[in-house]
Amino acid sequence: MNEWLTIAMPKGRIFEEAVQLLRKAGFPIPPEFEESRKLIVDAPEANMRFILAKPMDVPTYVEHGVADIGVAGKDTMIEEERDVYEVLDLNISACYLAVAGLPEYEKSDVNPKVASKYPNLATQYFKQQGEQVEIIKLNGSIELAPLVGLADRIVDIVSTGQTLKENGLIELETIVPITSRLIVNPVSYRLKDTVIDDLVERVAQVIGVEEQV
Ligand SMILES: Nc1ncnc2c1ncn2[C@@H]1O[C@H](COP(=O)(O)OP(=O)(O)OP(=O)(O)O)[C@@H](O)[C@H]1O
Ligand SMILES: O=P(O)(O)OC[C@H]1O[C@H](OP(=O)(O)OP(=O)(O)O)[C@H](O)[C@@H]1O
Repeated sequence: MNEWLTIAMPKGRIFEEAVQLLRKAGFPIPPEFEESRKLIVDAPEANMRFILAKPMDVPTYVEHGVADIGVAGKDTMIEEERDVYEVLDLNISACYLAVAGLPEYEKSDVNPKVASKYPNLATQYFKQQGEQVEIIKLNGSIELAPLVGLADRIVDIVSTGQTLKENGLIELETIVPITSRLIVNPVSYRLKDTVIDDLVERVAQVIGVEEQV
């Protein structure tokens, strides 16, 4: 089995945790691998090429087939709705999405504004809640928006809760728990089914074993 797989993932915590999982699954990925600043890194002995993208772009690379598989946060999958198979919950890079605001926040009927890096997800969520809001798309530092009066509330990732705390914000509603998923391009799955099935099985076994410990 010597077919190469191209794997897209973000370069931060997901890369670190996913590479650990792959190593545990027996794929020989060199020890110094995580230190590189390159955007394309090869692990020839594992027949793997990694392409390192922005988190929100990972499902796009996989949908277009320039990566056979990817590791993407469920947050990006909900936001992007890309045409890819989600084959495994890797249970890494756990966090959750929440609505947050200032402690003195009170729901008002007049055109409430919500800032988020996840405009589609936020729109879906408030629609389900039967609340009409104006979504303001930002690209980062979302917690700033209510502090300066750009928005009344935010929809953002919470992990330790430190960012909310340090900026004097409180969580108002929990939306959904988030973990990273292994995603697959449908055409790659047909053409490289043996090698992809092998990878999925080996990683699933590692996760299974870890869960029992
Ligand atoms: N505290 C957190 N902040 C952001 N993302 C988190 C956090 N905890 C877990 N995640 C998950 O990790 C994903 C981001 O992946 P990662 O941190 O590897 O990307 P990155 O390339 O470092 O991101 P950035 O563009 O923010 O530098 C998110 O989509 C989410 O699913
Ligand atoms: O609950 P915590 O552990 O504090 O983590 C949550 C924070 O981390 C993320 O931001 P990130 O560091 O990715 O920067 P960004 O604001 O530029 O997106 C997220 O958007 C929150 O701001």
